[in-house]
Amino acid sequence: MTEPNQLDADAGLTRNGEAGVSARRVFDQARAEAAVRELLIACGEDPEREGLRETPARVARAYRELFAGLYTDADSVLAKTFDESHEELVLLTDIPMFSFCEHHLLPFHGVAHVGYIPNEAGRVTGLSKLARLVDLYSKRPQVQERLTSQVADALVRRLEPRGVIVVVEAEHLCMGMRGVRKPGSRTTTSAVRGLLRTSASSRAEAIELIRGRR
Ligand SMILES: Nc1nc2c(ncn2[C@@H]2O[C@H](COP(=O)(O)OP(=O)(O)OP(=O)(O)O)[C@@H](O)[C@H]2O)c(=O)[nH]1
Ligand SMILES: [Zn+2]
Repeated sequence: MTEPNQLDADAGLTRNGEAGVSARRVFDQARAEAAVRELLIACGEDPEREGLRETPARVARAYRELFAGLYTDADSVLAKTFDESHEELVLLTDIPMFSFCEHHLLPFHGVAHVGYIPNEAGRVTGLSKLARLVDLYSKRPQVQERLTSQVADALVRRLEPRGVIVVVEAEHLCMGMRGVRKPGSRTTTSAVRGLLRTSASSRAEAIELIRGRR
């Protein structure tokens, strides 16, 4: 069993190298409101006009919710595990996912598929925890590749499974609404660990189940 995620008070890093995530981090509502107000002014808007008067407070509250994953320790989601003597694939598909690209703070959204093969003891976790894990890592400023591997690595740490596969399919609004303007283009990322990486037949089974899910 790996050690639980320990927080490094000085560096704000978790022991497993998860950058910038600290359970001590708190959301500063007043600061967020002031920043939104400044942004409106910088854009040439009048934050005192009626329609915008409550906007800084609303936006700050929205960000608090949208970045909720910054304030939770990932391993706590998987704190509860149980032995079910199930040694074959467990796969949760089409988990809705909403995140923010850290480059433009614009949403990217789509679905995640998360699967693992439990270890010899059959250690599993509640199915909802797989979706909670996706939520936790997506509700942060992110890049899709990191989101995908963070979910996989959290499962490796806490369940010590024989294999893990995480696939994320998402559309990035920073590529649709602006910039290169390619709405509808989708990015697929995968993170595969253990047996699902080394065994072609195990991986093929998982991918077939992910592909043929509809
Ligand atoms: N690899 C990766 N890139 C991303 C992700 N989200 C956004 N990006 C990209 O991050 C890049 C940032 O590029 P920059 O050149 O610094 O920013 P920019 O001038 O706004 O780039 P454009 O979007 O091309 O206009 C863009 O190519 C985005 O498409 C992600 O999750 N993963
Ligand atoms: Zn972006």
